[in-house]
Amino acid sequence: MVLAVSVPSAFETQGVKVAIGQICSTSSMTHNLSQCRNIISKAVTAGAKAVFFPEASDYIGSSPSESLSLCKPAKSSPFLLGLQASARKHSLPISVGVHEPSDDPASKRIKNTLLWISAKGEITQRYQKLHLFDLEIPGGPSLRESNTTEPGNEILPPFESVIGKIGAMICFDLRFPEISLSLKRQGTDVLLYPSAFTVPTGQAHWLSLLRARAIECESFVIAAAQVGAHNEKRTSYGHSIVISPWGEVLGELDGEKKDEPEVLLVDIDLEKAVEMRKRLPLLRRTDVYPEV
Ligand SMILES: O=C(O)CNC(=O)[C@H](CS)NC(=O)CCC(=O)C(=O)O
Repeated sequence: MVLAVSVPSAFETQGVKVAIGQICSTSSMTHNLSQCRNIISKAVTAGAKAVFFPEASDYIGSSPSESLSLCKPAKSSPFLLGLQASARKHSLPISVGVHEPSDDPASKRIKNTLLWISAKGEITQRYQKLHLFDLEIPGGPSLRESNTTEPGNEILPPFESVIGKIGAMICFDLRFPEISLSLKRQGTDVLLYPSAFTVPTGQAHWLSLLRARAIECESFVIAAAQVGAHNEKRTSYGHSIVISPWGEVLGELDGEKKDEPEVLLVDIDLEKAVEMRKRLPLLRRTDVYPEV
């Protein structure tokens, strides 16, 4: 698809290089870890200072029961332990979406989380997906995330990184601007939307929603996405993308699953966001409507 952006480019390619990994997770954690390692080595070779992986990078099960049975606590997840070792080895922070068990041992549901692994290999931030995705398309995908997943109950305050303050969200959260606006009010520079979008909703809404969030929050958007057929029943839209605070697409991948997992390299120049917020101040009328 050709994207027409009829604005002068306010954003030069300077700043900190980051890598966005596009993978196709299956129910094999070993296979998924090796896809991530492949991307990490490409990122390291290119000189990237952080790597971003999609939602549910650890696995995508072929049924709700498989999804529940594959779930492991971070401490004993071979997938996460492997990624932490890579982060440590390369001194490279990693953002990754995974599944984690509920805090309630009696619960039949799991958590959908985004973890920030520091350059020392430690999990230093954790966001639990607030909005759960239930979808019914006649003749198309039918998904009930709320059956297997328990929703989080809080917005994670933005945290410092090599590319500025990061605001974490996951996939379907993209449809709720309240959460990104709250993160913006708290000083976020970069909005993360690690995702596994369906093909029909991706075709209809992905790019428009992501550009809207970048523009209205005057923030960078980094959306690492799952791509291709995970199993017989489930296919993801792909189109991993990075968008500037001006709404420009700084880089994007397509929706085709390749033989090798793909990496998108983009320079994030935080100064440009700071400059834009000065030139185009978005002062809210919280005397008229509530602050979020
Ligand atoms: O199932 C897992 O293991 C991981 N979770 C997901 O893939 C989730 C729930 S099914 N997918 C989405 O939220 C897609 C949202 C979407 O496509 C939209 O908002 O249009």
